[in-house]
Amino acid sequence: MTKTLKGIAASDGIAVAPAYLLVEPDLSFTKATVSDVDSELARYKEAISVSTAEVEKIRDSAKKSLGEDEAQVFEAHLMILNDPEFTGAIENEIKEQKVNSEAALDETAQKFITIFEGMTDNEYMQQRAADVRDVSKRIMAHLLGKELPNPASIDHEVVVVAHDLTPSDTAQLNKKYVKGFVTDIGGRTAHSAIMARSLELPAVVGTDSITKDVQNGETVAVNGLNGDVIVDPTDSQIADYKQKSADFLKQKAEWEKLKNEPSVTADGKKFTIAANIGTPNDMQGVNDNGAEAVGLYRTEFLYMDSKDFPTEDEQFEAYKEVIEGMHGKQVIIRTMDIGGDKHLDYWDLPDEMNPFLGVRAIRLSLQNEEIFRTQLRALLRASAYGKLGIMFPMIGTLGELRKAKAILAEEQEKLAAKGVKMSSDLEVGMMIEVPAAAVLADQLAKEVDFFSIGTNDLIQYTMAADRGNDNVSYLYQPANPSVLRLIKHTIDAAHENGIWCGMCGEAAGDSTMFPILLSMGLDEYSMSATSILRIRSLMKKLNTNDIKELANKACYVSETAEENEQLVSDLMKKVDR
Ligand SMILES: C=C(OP(=O)(O)O)C(=O)O
Ligand SMILES: [Mg+2]
Repeated sequence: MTKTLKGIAASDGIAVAPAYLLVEPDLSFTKATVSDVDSELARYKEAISVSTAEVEKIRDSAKKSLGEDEAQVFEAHLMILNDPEFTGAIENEIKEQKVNSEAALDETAQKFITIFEGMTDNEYMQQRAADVRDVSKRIMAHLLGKELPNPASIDHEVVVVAHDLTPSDTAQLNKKYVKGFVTDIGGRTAHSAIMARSLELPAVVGTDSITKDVQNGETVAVNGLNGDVIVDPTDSQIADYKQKSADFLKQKAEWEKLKNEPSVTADGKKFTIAANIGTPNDMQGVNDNGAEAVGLYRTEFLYMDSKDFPTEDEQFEAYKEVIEGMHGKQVIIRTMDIGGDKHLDYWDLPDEMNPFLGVRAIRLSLQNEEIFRTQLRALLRASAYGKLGIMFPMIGTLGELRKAKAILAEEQEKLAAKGVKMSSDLEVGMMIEVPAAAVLADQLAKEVDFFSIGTNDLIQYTMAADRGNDNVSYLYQPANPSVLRLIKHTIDAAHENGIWCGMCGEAAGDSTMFPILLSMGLDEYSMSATSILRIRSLMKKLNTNDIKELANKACYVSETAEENEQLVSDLMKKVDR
């Protein structure tokens, strides 16, 4: 039956396709004794053999659609399925304890997982615990007659439906077949949403109930522009979505004409519109959309997509590829921002009550200096290949900034002593995403070459509203005067101290925020590549003389975010007339 859901528009575009539910089935079972051991063993062996065939199929399609590296994990799964130590132990359990296969599997898998996880001095073996968990899940699903989702083996057009998508789930999606996605939870700045924008996939997040409202294979229509999702749409609704999609593509074609144009206002003032990227693979989108710089390279994805810490050389190659790909235009690379909602399977960090207020980003780097130093060396070596800016995330105090800079200077000296080639005009900057840093921006500005405002976090910390929690999304207000005052103070402090100020949070590419930021004199706007041409077109329409008063009004006269949204909407009516 047709049903419309309202979510958060997370990535532009329209898609209509059958749903692919990326939802894990309930794998609970009841332990039982068996009288006919032989037929139980036969049932168990059948589950192993269908699981093996399935993993081989997934591996082959992952190799084709995603590449050798992404397919590696399935080789590890096959090794476990073929390992007599593992499969034999389950058989013995069935024979000796006369228990059903489910119980024998669960018991044995737990034993292996405990052993592997206990090998704290051998990270490689520790990671095998995750593989055993995955493989056991698959065998269990077959024993219980349930189906596990396999995103890497999708081979027809679908809209992926999930409770939430982790960055690694998102990385497994093949753009050729995945036409969009819809989730129960998450906000516009959740990492799954950010990935969707870099993949240029229409996405709606935070619908609350999509996984319950749609069946596998049922048609879903996704409007990533306004957050609407229709389950089982009528023919006329499908026609309407197709029309909307055509209109969107037409608008995109108009914007595309600006690809090689500079970013200038109606009165000829020049600013920089840059792109945010997560991996070197995003460079295609950066160049296709005419970015004038890379304003944020989130290096944590390099760590998240690896099975172990990326080596200095692996990092160097990735950074160099991006720097060279920009042909002399600036690239700002941010040191890793692990922690918060970003985890590494191979780095067992203590659980925290409040991960977003815990050991995250620069805090983690400063507590694990060797890992930090490796990254800095890779960055310094890559700096020789173009125009690099190194940026520290989550700086909250002058002390943290000074410590990070001192470590960087030490590595720079050591490399110089070895005669390693490095850039002579490297810039060192920091993100302003902790309210304390925004308040002290006048002091911090004296010690860096640039600021980049991270509104995704600055808003969540200022408003005390989790950026991914739908229940407090009403408080997540980019245009709230409190947030705007912090932004304005930061920009003014930067300019008073002769440094430039950019923004790499999602607000930089938000059409409502943009006129206010332009009025504040923000120098650089870094956003998902797919937003660049829309913002360039908007910039072209605005005259800085006409919006001189907007910043002050938005910060000091308005009392609410809604008033500011109205101010911009009134302004745009005049501009578009
Ligand atoms: C750009 C930002 O960083 P991230 O989204 O990676 O936390 C931000 O906080 O605005
Ligand atoms: Mg941040």
